[in-house]
Amino acid sequence: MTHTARIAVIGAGAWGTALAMQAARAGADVSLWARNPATMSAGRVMPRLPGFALPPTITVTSELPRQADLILLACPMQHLRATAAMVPACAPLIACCKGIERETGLMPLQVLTGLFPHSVLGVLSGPNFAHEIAAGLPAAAVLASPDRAQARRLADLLTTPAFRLYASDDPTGVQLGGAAKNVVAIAAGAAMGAKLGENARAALMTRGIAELARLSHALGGRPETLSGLAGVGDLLLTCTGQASRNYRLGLAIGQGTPAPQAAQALEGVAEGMATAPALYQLAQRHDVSTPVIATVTGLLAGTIDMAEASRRLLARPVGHEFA
Ligand SMILES: NC(=O)c1ccc[n+]([C@@H]2O[C@H](COP(=O)([O-])OP(=O)(O)OC[C@H]3O[C@@H](n4cnc5c(N)ncnc54)[C@H](O)[C@@H]3O)[C@@H](O)[C@H]2O)c1
Ligand SMILES: O=P(O)(O)OC[C@H](O)CO
Repeated sequence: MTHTARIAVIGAGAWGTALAMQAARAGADVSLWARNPATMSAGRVMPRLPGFALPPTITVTSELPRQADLILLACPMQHLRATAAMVPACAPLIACCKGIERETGLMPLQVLTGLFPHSVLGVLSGPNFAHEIAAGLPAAAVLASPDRAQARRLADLLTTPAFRLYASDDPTGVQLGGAAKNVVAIAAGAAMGAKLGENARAALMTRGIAELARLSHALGGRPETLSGLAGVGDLLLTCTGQASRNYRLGLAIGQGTPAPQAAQALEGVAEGMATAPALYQLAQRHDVSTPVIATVTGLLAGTIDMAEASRRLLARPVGHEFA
């Protein structure tokens, strides 16, 4: 008899809820930990996923898992440390958030490694809007862990024909891709909001990828990861998909709304807001030039406006493309 995998999802935001639905589709026994489980019951529309009812196969709970085969941490990046610290080390843990911890400059796996030095750990990332995963539409993502065989084994627990979860042993490249794409999406949205044109957006996306490549190289990520789902794949989706909260944040800033008000008006978290300054500091520590990330950091902090942002980027010397 084959064992039914027990998957615990921690965090009932849009992504945690969608991942719980995907895990149930993959045949797992799924529990979804919510900070406020009273708002979620079978058949009822889910708070962070309007238009979707909670399937009866998912158990919503306020009890943290004591036994599981896999734990998916799907809270926002800035709450990963506090959320993970509550979870018993009873199973492999996968961080499903995208970003850099503001106070420490650490990536999700580094945060988890500090808390769970003896556990199997990984990250999940890729071009995935939660509402599309919830609807069962075709998509692909990457599960990365330092151990390639573990990555494949854990990815198999969530894979279905419509959700193709590739394995990777380059968590650094995967995490930098997920963090940087949100910052570049703010730049892309701002360019569109300020009516700078599609050419400007394409240029920002491409130069954003160049920044990501330099940073990843400095931190030991592999170049091919950046051309994969968690790199270019997610950057394309987030810089062009109107559903992206980071893109919409940038759009509002480009239209003249100050960043704090624009962020407050959003439904849900825009990870680029806290990650931009953290990524910029990380780049500075490694002596990596990241003008797009620096400009977004200035826009978000309110130290420059859209006109100055545009002026600064356009005033940069034009050298060799891959210098
Ligand atoms: N929504 C998506 O399409 C999507 C897709 C892939 C990855 N992600 C990533 O998943 C992560 C979570 O995003 P989301 O879209 O599910 O969030 P969300 O915007 O839907 O909701 C935010 C969640 O954070 C929780 N929260 C608020 N304060 C908290 C605290 N102090 N401690 C712990 N949790 C707290 C809220 O209860 C809520 O569940 C982010 O890193 C995001 O980049 C999101
Ligand atoms: O809505 P965003 O900008 O947080 O993007 C959601 C996902 O990360 C897209 O892959």
